Amino acid sequence: MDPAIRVRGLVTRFGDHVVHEDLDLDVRRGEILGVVGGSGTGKSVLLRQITGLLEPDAGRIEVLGETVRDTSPEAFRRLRRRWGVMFQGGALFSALTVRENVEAPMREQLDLPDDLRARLAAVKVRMVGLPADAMEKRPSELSGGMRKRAGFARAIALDPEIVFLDEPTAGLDPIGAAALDALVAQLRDVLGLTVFLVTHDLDTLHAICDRVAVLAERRVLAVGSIDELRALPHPWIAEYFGGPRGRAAAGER
Ligand SMILES: Nc1ncnc2c1ncn2[C@@H]1O[C@H](COP(=O)(O)OP(=O)(O)OP(=O)(O)O)[C@@H](O)[C@H]1O
Repeated sequence: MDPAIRVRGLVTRFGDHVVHEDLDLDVRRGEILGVVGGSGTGKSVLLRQITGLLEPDAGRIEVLGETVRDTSPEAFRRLRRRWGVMFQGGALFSALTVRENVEAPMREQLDLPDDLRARLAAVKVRMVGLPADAMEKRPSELSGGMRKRAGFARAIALDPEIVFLDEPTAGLDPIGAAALDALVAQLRDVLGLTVFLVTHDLDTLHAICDRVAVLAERRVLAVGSIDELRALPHPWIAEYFGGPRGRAAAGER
């Protein structure tokens, strides 16, 4: 079966700064792929390019069999409906309530009567484990973990096939982070999602990722299960997974 996402020969430059050079990546349908790499290796930029927010300098990006950006605006609009994104920090509209935030993509993309839209938003809010009374609250009235859940509810508002999550557990306490990991895994199972997950959280990688892609040296240096990656001799990968935090996350001393 075709991969959900296929990236070939991606090049990204900002002035003289080369971020990606001939980067290739496949994301399989139905998998949770963790994307890791040192700070500034271009993980968030890659996410923005795959979702069509940023144009690469060269290369080809296909999502669900369609070429991103090479299509007509109408075809891109249809394609964009098939994924949802949760940006760092949840990135909710601060002036809107949780319900209005979750309704925002529906307003933009679907022509629905108000009451149906509100009921659909309520379903999404329940699916991410938020209490019903969170619906009419603004982001500033929620805890960090609840804001992430609200961001997740917005990301799944249009019943996407793929969700992109940018550091979903950043800033959460370990219990909140573990609960969010569990939610991602549960929704993947229930909804059959493909998940592209940028993270620095080693616990998340161990808990829910099927495979991990390592960005280094301006490309995807390796992709595989954590055990496969740990067997590689590359210094950054060895330090990342075999260092004290990597070993602790693997349940070793
Ligand atoms: N719009 C932009 N203009 C210029 N440089 C940019 C722009 N966006 C990103 N960069 C640069 O591209 C590089 C990759 O950025 P990116 O945010 O993707 O890194 P990252 O791997 O997500 O890092 P982190 O783990 O710290 O979030 C960085 O050096 C960043 O400064």
